[in-house]
Amino acid sequence: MRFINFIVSEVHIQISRKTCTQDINKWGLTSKHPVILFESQSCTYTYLLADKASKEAVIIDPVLETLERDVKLVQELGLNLKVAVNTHCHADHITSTGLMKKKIAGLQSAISKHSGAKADIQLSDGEKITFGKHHLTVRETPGHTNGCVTLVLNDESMAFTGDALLIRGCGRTDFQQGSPKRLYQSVHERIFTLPEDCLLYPAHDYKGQTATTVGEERKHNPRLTKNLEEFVKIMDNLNLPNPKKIDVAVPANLVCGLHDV
Ligand SMILES: N[C@@H](CCC(=O)N[C@@H](CSS)C(=O)NCC(=O)O)C(=O)O
Repeated sequence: MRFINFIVSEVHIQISRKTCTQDINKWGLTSKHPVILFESQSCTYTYLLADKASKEAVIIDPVLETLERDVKLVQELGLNLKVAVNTHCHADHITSTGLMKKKIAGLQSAISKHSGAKADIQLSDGEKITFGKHHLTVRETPGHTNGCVTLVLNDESMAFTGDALLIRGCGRTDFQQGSPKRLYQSVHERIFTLPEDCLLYPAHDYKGQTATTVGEERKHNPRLTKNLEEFVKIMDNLNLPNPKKIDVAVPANLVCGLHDV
């Protein structure tokens, strides 16, 4: 088992991809960091954030395959899950937000108004998603898709970057209105301008890493430390195969995952 240890708000946390729910859940409502959930087929991270006093909560990028696990966890923790947000219209997996709404009364789905997808809340730049005394502020960070957003916690101690910025990487730009130039601008102007020690939580990781910081990525990201011209060349030559589920995932996610499941 591989563990990554780091300190957040004076609490020593151990996170591993295999045991993160068990290890982290006991901290979920008592210290300042998200509950980190992992879906292993698509290597997607789902994040659950809750306000200790009111128990109001927000879930970010939940996946269809892990719907039951996530709903059970919300119920076990006694949370009032208010909003299920997608950081963008995913191409590699189907979101569970549509079906989650059927299982959790009062839950609203949210996605960027530029995504072309249906949801209860069409997010705009600067909009706030409130849970108890906390909120996430929407920062539009297009480039991987037109409708990509980064969600920043009110005190800027953490941000959820979706596929705009991955750990030592970034989202591909070869489909779904992808643009390396826009992505470069988004990351440099809207993510790298956050505080150095702001924790960054991506939507995916393919190497077993869990979180990074603005300072680390500004220094060590092999793509985004390059100049714009070099970055565009790298992105135009990634030659990645299309995600296996792209043909079902994109149409499904345009209706919040409510396709013929
Ligand atoms: N093999 C996976 C898809 C992997 C992939 O393309 N990941 C995307 C994010 S999901 S659209 C990406 O942007 N990757 C960037 C990179 O540098 O790897 C599958 O078949 O689903």
